[in-house]
Amino acid sequence: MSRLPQISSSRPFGYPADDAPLSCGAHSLTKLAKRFGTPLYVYSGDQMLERLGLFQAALAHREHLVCYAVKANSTLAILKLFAERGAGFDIVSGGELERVLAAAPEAAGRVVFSGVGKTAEEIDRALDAEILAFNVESEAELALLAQRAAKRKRKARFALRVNPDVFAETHPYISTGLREHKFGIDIREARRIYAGAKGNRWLTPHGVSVHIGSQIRSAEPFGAAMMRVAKLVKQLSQDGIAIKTVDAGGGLGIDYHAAPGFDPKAKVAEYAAALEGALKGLDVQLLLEPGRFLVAQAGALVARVLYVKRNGKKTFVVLDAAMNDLIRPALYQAYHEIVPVAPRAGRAVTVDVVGPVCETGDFFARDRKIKPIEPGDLVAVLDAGAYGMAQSSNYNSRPRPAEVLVVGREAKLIRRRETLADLLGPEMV
Ligand SMILES: Cc1ncc(COP(=O)(O)O)c(C=O)c1O
Ligand SMILES: N[C@@H](CCCC[NH3+])C(=O)O
Repeated sequence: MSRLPQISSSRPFGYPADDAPLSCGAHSLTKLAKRFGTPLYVYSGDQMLERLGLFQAALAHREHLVCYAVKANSTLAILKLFAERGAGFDIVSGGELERVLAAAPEAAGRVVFSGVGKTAEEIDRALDAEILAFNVESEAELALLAQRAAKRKRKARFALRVNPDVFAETHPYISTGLREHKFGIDIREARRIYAGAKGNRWLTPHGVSVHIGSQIRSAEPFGAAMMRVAKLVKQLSQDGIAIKTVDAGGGLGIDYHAAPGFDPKAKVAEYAAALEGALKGLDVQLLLEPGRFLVAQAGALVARVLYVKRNGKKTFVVLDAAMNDLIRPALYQAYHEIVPVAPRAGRAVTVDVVGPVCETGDFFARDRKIKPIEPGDLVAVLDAGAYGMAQSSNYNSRPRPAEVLVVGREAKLIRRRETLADLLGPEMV
């Protein structure tokens, strides 16, 4: 690696030599784009496993289970990759359960089921699959769970997802741990609800769970929430309810700006220490539900430049990818670094990088300084592995991109590009 060795130490994309194109492991993105077309999601499976390993190593001395949050990126091959390394899964729908069962049926017993709107059908399917636990988010849901469990004659292990009323600095759309949010059960009500469930032969109080939000950069609010959970676990023990697991949820954030000091290993260590500090003296298994931290930086969205046009004082770089492929900039004004796959010499230019969708909000970057760029060039939108493909849509009747997974020397197509036939398939005239 010489000129632009690695774009940052925490990203698996780099330029292996002068004049060599951006690569993921041994694979040049120019070649992958030629082989599979654009827009194209490219992921480093190696980095995903490395990230999972960071959590597993930081907690090696205590009983734990890392339950990957499927919603971050639910492509089957990625689920299989994690399952093979012993991960469990955090799911929020019957669809996500089906994905886990299709990719790694042996992992069913390592699944926790979160979500404020579980239906009777979804609960039945999860009971039949004998998942590890239901993270229950309301009293009404607990009543439904008891009813379905009795009907199917299967005991249901449950954790109340408590709302700890802890503020976490993040985008307001992805903060979840305040009383004003729809998530979880007020922690002050939890003791009463566990006591009420105690006598029900179909309900087994198994754990306590919490999730305070996403893209949280500081370990402090995770520790504060876990302190409140630990206090509850002790109170429940006094009430004769022995809690076996505490689930810290997900939410650990990454650095989308990739400042040189960002050290994923140190971040995970700091996070684990904050949780451990709160759990001192408690004999419980610790569950984690990381999503973004495992997959975001492992992924890039590779797109081709269709046009470069000027309107007034502005220059627009129009890509063949759009907000339907990666909605984060449009939805959260999220920052994603954008780099040319084969950089050209010359002075940087200030441009808006946009897609072909008919929305002014269809942009990847605004007033961004980037290397000179011309129609036909390839660019990579970085840190797109989490909530990219998972939040994609067919808006403007655009087929979704293909996905490629790089593991070791192999680059494998894990989802083919959608076709126009896929788009029209479910409809009738
Ligand atoms: C219950 C639950 N667990 C885990 C996650 C994963 O969050 P993240 O991708 O920020 O780690 C989420 C999403 O915020 C969630 O709602
Ligand atoms: N979709 C959000 C994260 C949501 C977390 C889900 N509870 C993002 O792209 O940042």
